[in-house]
Amino acid sequence: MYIFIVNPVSGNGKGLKIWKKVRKELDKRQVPYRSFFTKQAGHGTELAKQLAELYQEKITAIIAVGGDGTVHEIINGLSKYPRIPFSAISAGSGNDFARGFGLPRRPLPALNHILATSSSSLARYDMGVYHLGHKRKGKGYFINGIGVGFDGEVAKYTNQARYKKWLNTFKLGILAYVISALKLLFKYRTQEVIIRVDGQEYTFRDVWLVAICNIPYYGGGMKIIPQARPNDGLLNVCVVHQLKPWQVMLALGSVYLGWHTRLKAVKLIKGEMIQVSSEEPMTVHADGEIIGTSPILLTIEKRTRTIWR
Ligand SMILES: Nc1ncnc2c1ncn2[C@@H]1O[C@H](COP(=O)(O)OP(=O)(O)OP(=O)(O)O)[C@@H](O)[C@H]1O
Repeated sequence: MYIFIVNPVSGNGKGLKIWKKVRKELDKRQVPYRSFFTKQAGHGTELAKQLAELYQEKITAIIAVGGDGTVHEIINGLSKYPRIPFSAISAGSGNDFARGFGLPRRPLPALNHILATSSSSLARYDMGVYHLGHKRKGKGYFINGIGVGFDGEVAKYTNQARYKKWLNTFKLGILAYVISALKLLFKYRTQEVIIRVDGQEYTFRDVWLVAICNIPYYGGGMKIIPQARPNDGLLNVCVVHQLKPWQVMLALGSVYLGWHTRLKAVKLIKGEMIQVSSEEPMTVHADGEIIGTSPILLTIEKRTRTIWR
């Protein structure tokens, strides 16, 4: 049995519209499935956990119908059930999960792909683990990536912005992140950041952002770490520092092509255990969802999450 967890409000209501199309196709093909709607923020995690406990072996796959936030919540709910296959039908504004895992981004091709996939094409991928705060109490998982600093602020601002909804209506949701970035560019205060990667300490001055990624993309198609692979057992770190706001603005465009990595101001590091700290706490997002502020410790669970792709 396939289980669909639908976020009806993702992509400003795109979730519901896409689900109706998907449901029609499932009924037409007489595919056995059950579907559940998320009722508020955080509900995706609860639903996934309860459904996994209840149905366990009977589940062919749990499929998110939503954006990266919905994927993030479900992945967290399934953290104790890594063998239950997971996939997604994109209905958000960013949809980086589909990009990073090579899934079709249009709903019916994505559904066809899922229904045509046999269990032999199931594969195991790395899961990122985060611990927030000095006491490392706030634990959670991420599948795409973590953003600390400027892009944490951008995610926070975008998730609250009215123009995100408006742009989603015109299928221009990814523009929302660019608009927020431009709005915050001249207000953001950079600071010194200490990053420890597998015991080695690096100090960076005037840091804009630290991205720690499992896949190349974030922020709706920005190729922030082109060489990130979700099954290499490593976390990829990208530090952007010592740039003037106008230089960040120029660099922003090049991130979609991954060309920013050629800049001296961009430092890439790989490792299994990453710590990020600074004097002033920095806003942190995980898969685009705001999870709190730094300091943050990140580790990796190698090839544990089964993805149906
Ligand atoms: N019924 C609901 N009412 C309000 N919010 C909800 C509901 N169900 C889920 N949510 C919240 O909706 C938020 C947005 O979901 P999601 O990220 O999937 O869509 P998006 O923001 O449009 O896409 P993306 O993250 O790809 O930009 C999530 O933070 C989730 O917690």
